[in-house]
Amino acid sequence: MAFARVALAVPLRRLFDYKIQPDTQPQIGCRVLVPFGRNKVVGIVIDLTETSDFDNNKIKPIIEVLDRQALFSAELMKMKHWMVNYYLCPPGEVFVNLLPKRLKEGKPAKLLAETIWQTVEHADPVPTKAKQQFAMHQFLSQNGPTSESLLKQDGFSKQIINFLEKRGAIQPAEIDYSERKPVKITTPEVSLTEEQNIAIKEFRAVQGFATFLLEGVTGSGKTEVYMRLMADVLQNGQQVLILVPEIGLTPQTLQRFQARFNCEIVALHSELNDSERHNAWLKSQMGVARVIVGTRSAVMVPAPDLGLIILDEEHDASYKQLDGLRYNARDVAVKRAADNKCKVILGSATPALETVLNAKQNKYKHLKLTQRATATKVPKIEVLDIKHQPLKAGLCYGTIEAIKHHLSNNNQVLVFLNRRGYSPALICHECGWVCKCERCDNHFTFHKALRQIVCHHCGEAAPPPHQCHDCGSTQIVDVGIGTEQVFDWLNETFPEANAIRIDRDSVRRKGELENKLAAVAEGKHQLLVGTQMLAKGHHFPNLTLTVVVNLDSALYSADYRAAERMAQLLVQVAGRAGRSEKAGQVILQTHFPDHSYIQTLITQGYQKLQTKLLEERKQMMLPPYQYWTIIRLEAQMLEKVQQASQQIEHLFNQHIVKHYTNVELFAAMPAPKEKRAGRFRYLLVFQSDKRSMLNAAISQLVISLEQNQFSQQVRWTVDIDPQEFN
Ligand SMILES: Nc1ncnc2c1ncn2[C@@H]1O[C@H](COP(=O)(O)OP(=O)(O)OP(=O)(O)O)[C@@H](O)[C@H]1O
Ligand SMILES: [Zn+2]
Repeated sequence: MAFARVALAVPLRRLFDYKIQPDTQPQIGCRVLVPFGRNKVVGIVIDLTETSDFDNNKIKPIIEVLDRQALFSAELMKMKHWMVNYYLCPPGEVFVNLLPKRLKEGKPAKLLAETIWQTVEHADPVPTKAKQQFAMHQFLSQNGPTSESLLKQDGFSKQIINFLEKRGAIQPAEIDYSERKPVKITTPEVSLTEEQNIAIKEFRAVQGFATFLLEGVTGSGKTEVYMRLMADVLQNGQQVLILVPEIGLTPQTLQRFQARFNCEIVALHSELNDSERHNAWLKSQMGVARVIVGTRSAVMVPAPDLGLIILDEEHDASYKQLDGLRYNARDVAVKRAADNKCKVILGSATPALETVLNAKQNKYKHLKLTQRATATKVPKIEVLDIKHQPLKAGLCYGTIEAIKHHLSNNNQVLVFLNRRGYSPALICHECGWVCKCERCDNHFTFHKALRQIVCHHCGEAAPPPHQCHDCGSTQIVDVGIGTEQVFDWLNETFPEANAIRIDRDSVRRKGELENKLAAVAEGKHQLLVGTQMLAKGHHFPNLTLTVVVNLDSALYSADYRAAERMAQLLVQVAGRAGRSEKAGQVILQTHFPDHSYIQTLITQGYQKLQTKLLEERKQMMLPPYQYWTIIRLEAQMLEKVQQASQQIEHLFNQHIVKHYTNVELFAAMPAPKEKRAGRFRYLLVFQSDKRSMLNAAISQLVISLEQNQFSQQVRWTVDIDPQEFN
């Protein structure tokens, strides 16, 4: 072979040819070091050819072949090609950018030395009084040698490790990864419910590739189902990949897997440092790790013996990447399972409409858990009409009384509000001037404790104004409610409840969230105020009341997905209440108690609302009945985006649409948030009921756009299957 075609981490939708040096044999899927401009860069060999379309004399040689063996299997290479073609992205995004940093820098694909801890036999017992040390020691004696990195992700700090070592209770261990030990599986404590049994049977009855939607109400024991199915695959000598929306939020999930499966487990997520990620990625790639728990991008981690993919909370918005490579990990997971001829489970209490439609059309097999696994029932949502009611920090009398009641019974209360800060706007009491971020044309949010106003779109922050910018009045007042305000009021009113606030402002430092959640679990706080962060995955046995302060804006949003999102969020937060013996209560405050979405959800449940929303989408010809692609335009000057939008419209109508009659330009318009961070934004929405047609048409369009002269001043991006209408 004379030439290698190489993917490089550059924003160009093409590959680059390099000469292969004599006596070197790069393989497809290997890293190579090549000259690019004045630099040397690391790329991945995509193809080997005898000929090149470029002037052969100008083609430079490969400097060095970095890997003897391919980093990616043939199946994974195939899937990556699919991603490049489907998401119409530069190949480097998929082939190079997803590598751990050290591999991207060309360092050897070898495991780095790491510290592994094990208990010391016959050591003095760790006193139970040293709670955390005791817990970690117990954890280690149950689970066997565990890497320091994983221990930290389980919520044990370096300090605890140091204490235990000083005490002589733990010591470093060595693990020989070349030896593949069979996975030891702890016998489960619970016996399955009938519904769990049926789901498992149906799953096992299918051979080869299949996609399953496991729709189970909150607390129905989906995780238990996952673990039983994982056991099958692990015993069979295969690897399992489990994707979750966030790992930091729920260290207990990781601990549950470790407690059940005694084998090498790795976690892959954004909070790892470079060497931790390097090792976790390589352990998966080498087949050392048998269970890989990860967030979005882990969907593409190499795993030679992959036997099952599980994607938990499949409706979660975090599976879709919103910049750079705009892929949806859920769709990639299904594709990957198909290529790999294995099964994939999408689990959720509130599945996304597109997944539900796939299940209705029998593309996915639908497994259902309609009851909680424990004796408790999913609490009913009570609607409180707050029209004309006096509110204290956004809370009405009925809500406050309920909070009092639950607190006096020594239970925990969760107050949920999807808005950070003290209040979402500052205005002038005299003339109505609104304090706005000029770069975004968006209200500044007032953060009282920080003494700042912050734009939640671009992050711009400033001290709050003393005077109105229009009339000079000093009467600046805040309007609307954020978590900080609710928290302040509750804290003053119920001081003995030791309220805690959990949102992105209050948990900034690493480990802070884990500590706060642990304190809640230990019962140190009776009142929790927070955002999305508190909505999912947590299991607080003493929590009996959930209050949803306000979700009204979702009922009248420009984004057609807002109602679906609202319902999902509501069901998830509601599901936090009454998870143990004690019955739960959920209060939803609203100005629109009779709104048909709310009524359907409350009286007939999420599934009925799903059906209703699906019917609406069908009538209005919206996704998931249509496929969408959005091309977003952005420029410093409004005229530039407008011109570009017209040009693209013209290009599409004149040259492209005739070949793809099923594809239409649905809208070309300013984005609902037209200005962001000083740039004007436009959207072009294309749609079709044929996915492949839409893809082919947009692919044509993208080729033309790449050659277009406006691309210097106007930034454009392609978003296939967008999740946000913005
Ligand atoms: N068959 C069973 N019998 C008794 N308890 C069970 C059973 N299955 C699961 N549980 C328990 O029920 C609780 C909820 O289970 P799990 O966390 O698996 O539910 P889930 O469906 O994943 O919940 P969510 O979606 O709300 O996070 C856990 O404490 C779990 O141990
Ligand atoms: Zn801004």
